[in-house]
Amino acid sequence: MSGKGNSFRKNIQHDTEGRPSLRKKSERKPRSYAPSGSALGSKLVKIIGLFLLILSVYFLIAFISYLFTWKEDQSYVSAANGGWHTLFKTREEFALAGIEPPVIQNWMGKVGALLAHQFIYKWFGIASFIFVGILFVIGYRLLFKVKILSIWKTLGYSAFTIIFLSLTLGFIHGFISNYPHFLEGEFGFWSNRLLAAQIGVPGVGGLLIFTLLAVLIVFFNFDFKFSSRSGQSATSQPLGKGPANLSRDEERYLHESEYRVDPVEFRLNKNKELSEEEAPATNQLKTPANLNNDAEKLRQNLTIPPKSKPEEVKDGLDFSIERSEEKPKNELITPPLTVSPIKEEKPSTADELVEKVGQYDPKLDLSSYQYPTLDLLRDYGSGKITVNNHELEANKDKIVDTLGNYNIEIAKIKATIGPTVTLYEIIPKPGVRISKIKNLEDDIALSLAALGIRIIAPMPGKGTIGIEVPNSHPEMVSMRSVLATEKFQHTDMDLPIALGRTISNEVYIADLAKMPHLLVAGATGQGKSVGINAILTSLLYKKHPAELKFVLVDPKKVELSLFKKIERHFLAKLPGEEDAIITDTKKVINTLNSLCIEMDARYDLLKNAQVRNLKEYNAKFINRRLNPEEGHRYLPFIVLIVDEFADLMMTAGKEVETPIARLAQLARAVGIHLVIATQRPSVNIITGTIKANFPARLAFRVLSKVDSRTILDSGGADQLIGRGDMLLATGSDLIRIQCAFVDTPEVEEISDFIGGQRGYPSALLLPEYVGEDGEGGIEDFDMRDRDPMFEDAARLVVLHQQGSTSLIQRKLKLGYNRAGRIIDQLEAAGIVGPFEGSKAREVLFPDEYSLEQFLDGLKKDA
Ligand SMILES: Nc1ncnc2c1ncn2[C@@H]1O[C@H](COP(=O)(O)OP(=O)(O)OP(=O)(O)O)[C@@H](O)[C@H]1O
Repeated sequence: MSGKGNSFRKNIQHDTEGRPSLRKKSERKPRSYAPSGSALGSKLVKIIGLFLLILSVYFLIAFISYLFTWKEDQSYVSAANGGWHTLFKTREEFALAGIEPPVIQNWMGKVGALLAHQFIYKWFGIASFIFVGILFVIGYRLLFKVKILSIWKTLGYSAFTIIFLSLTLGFIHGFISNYPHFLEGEFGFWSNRLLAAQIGVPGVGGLLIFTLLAVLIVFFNFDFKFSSRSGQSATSQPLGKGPANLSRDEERYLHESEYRVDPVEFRLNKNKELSEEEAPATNQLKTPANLNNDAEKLRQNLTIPPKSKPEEVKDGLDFSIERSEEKPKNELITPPLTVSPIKEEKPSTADELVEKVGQYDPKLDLSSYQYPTLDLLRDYGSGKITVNNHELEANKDKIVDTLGNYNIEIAKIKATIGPTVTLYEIIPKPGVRISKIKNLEDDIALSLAALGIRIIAPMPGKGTIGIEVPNSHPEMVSMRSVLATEKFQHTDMDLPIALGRTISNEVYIADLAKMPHLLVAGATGQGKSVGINAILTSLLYKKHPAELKFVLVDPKKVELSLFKKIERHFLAKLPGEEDAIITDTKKVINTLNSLCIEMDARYDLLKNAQVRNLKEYNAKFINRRLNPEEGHRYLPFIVLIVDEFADLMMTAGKEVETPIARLAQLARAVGIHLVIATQRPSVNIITGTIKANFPARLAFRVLSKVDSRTILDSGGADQLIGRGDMLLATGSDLIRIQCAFVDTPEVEEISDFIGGQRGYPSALLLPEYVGEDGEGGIEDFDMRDRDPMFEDAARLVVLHQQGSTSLIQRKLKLGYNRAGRIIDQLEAAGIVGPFEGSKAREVLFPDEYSLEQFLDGLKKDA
């Protein structure tokens, strides 16, 4: 079966809210220019097309020749000799008039010379060359039935350009010469004279400039703003402060909907001849330039009868548009209003405190912190989708043909174009078994000669079968284009991660806090590290250092090293560690266990505060309803990122698996989230325990179906095309996303930008953890390295008989981290007992006398 009988239908399937939109068939104006249905008509169209093509070539040569031969042909074509009438004059007549037989130099003879003279000299000057283009475009379209440009657009643009060019050249040339010239033609010359007499020469100049700018505004929405890079303010403003600070590009991204590509629907109708006028127009991609036009057209074409019920819609599209009908005012019955007196409650102590000193501001320590700006990121790709009509139609035909070869008939086919793949959704004719289509995956891939064909049969919740075909020119999705969207800027998610763009070119933003943990897997070189960088970048663009801390584990040692510069802002580490980025397996185990301790401590805090999660806890703390003297503190989110989990599992196995599983099971409510990446998605790495606790999984391309099953519990990841093409499984859903691309230099610039600002004195210190062999714990502590305030703190806790960090913090006016370090040293020295969750530690010295003796002993040792 050939695709000859199939025609496209202009039909934007969904409006911006995803509702199907209506265009009645009857409303479509017949656009066909051939006598429909007649073979003769079709032949005639072809002949006309051929003629126009040849004519365009004739014009071209005649016009070019005119530029060289106009002087020689002047006497022949001039009005004095009769102009066009010279065509019909005989030699005798010329002789009688005393004129020598005309000598024609134009390469296209008498007619060529006369035509060129008419168009170029008499009319529009060299702008007349545009006529050649018009003839060519129309001729080509009629002959080959291939649309180069829309005819009406071509005519419109050309008419304007011809007149404008002729006038402008005439205007300029008017300063040099007082006679018409072939540059502008007589039209350009005399029009200028006429206009100059009315509004003066400066007036004509102004009019021309105005016309040019007006046209730029109408067609290109030109907005006369200078690039944001030249302006200081735009670059130094933090993200998230509203669109006013954004450059033109960024504003463009803000209107994310402009980039969404609506599906293209193909209509399968074997009996109908392919309507050429209709076909290409329907297939137009929704690039930013034509989207507005289309939306406008749609609005004009969408006429909905005021009270139409769904069954009244004649073309059978089964949807209804809900309208909220306002009731006439006089039907409203206004019940009498009784206002109960407002009870005045006495403000609680917390309210009084808030009234007096305001809410607690966790960002106060770094109040001058500037969020990274968008200009640190680069723009890759054009931001436009470049699947052309031929590719779309050819793929459609191949799919239809292949299925046709197996006697599978299709009722409808629709294409949705994404940055890297196009989704063809087909509805088979009744009676076709879905498994039959699924089995043809390889055959369709073969016929399309493309890697990475994925068949989704059936599409969940859609009642169609999806065939994803990679685009021949995939579009790179830059991180900048994703972060600049309104969707990201105004998101109210707790931990928004901008992953990239979906198949319908929509920006996909997930909330890590809700996921609540993410498993990332994919073969080497398929974009995993870029993905992790994208996650980190999104969070860095949205969060203040007070709100978020990262624990970075990088056994490969090089992948996350760029983030070292933000240690004092965003990283957390074990006390006493030099590097915040953990590369050693032993230290990873300590860190994971330390995170477990932090988790337990946070749960205790939550329990004492009688709240259920971190958000409620922090809200209570901000409103000063929790007393810092009781150990309460503002709790930042902690995101643990492990770049190569396989390596850890190989070297430490259960020692790593157990704390990870514990964290994954419990840490969600206390704001600890895990992102774990691996390039070896085998079952001994992604074990059952791990899998069970990571409902959100991100798969880049893997090499086998088995690997795909290990990650996603289904195939699909083996059919991706790499370079950031990924599948995100969130429980039941499987979404194909093109990962946003952020390059290493960009990450470096972001780290420099943040690292260059004032930070905290050190990274956030996680609780101490004593390993089984004591390594890395407080027993390692050397008494000679004790804090200068150690003795004062010891006296304080013994005096109060209360081993609490907040006591030391308050009385000695120290920061939380330092007080925490001192209490650990006191524990190591045997002055206080071990950590007991939210309770204060036990003090092991009953009075100051025994303590002084002990301290003297310490001094002597040192
Ligand atoms: N989202 C993307 N868009 C375009 N190209 C990408 C994208 N992600 C990755 N690539 C390309 O793929 C290359 C490899 O990516 P990346 O380094 O992230 O792979 P990887 O899976 O981390 O590999 P490895 O496991 O060996 O570190 C990049 O250098 C880049 O050229």
